[in-house]
Amino acid sequence: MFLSIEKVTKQFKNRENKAETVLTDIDLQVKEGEFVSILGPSGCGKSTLLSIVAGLTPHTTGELILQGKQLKGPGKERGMVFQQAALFPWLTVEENVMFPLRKELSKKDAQERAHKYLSLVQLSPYAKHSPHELSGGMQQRVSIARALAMDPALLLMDEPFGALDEQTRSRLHEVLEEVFLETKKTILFVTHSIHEALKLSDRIVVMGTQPGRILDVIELDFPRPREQAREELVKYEDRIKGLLKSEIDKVIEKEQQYATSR
Ligand SMILES: Nc1ncnc2c1ncn2[C@@H]1O[C@H](COP(=O)(O)OP(=O)(O)OP(=O)(O)O)[C@@H](O)[C@H]1O
Repeated sequence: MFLSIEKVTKQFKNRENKAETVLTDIDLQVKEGEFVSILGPSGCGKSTLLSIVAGLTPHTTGELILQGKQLKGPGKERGMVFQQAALFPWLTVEENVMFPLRKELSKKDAQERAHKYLSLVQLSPYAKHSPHELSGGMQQRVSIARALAMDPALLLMDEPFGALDEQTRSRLHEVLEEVFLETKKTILFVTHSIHEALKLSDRIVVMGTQPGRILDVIELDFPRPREQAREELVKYEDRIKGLLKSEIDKVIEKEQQYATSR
């Protein structure tokens, strides 16, 4: 298996310094070249899980194996894209993409690689621009190019389009779909949006809360682009909404109990 997440749990210390379980028994197998979305209510541990896979947050128990190797700490086989593009404002677009490559490649090779990925996200004409001259959506495309230019085996994306308006988001879906089909990268993608997950993924991992755990894994065996399968997707949408509704009801109930106990 390309990526194996086995019985992973995570505990954080809460404000009273007591261990609180935020992820329990996370088991997930990801095949090479798969696009897997992680969907769930706020606070169910999506970002924590992605951060554990990235090696940025240590897990408490369990194992993570990528391409046969146990994961411990960060590594260049994993690239990360966050909600905020976080580009260096004093560097050009091209220099931002080249920046992480400069340790390993000559300037000429780094520039060639940067151009290849800027072209893939359709930003070649903006290579010499400053990040502040670009819209939020374009900046996020630069950060995708920067992550891909390192040629990671696994691309991790944490709500990458969460801060963008609906139209820009749609445009970015098209760009990401093209990147996915072109590079055949394995992608683990965290999102709040059912539509986004249905549009982009091969499988959707639906998570529940208190503690964060996997409720269901839904396989979407439809040809891309997904717009053509709109009617079939509605059935999946209803199923996911049903799963999430009972989770959100539980959160509301717990909040009410907490409020009345004070
Ligand atoms: N460093 C930390 N210390 C203590 N608790 C944390 C820490 N990071 C996350 N948590 C807790 O872990 C739980 C899961 O948080 P996480 O951000 O992973 O959820 P999420 O599903 O990504 O939420 P959202 O969709 O709102 O971003 C939350 O209850 C959060 O308060």
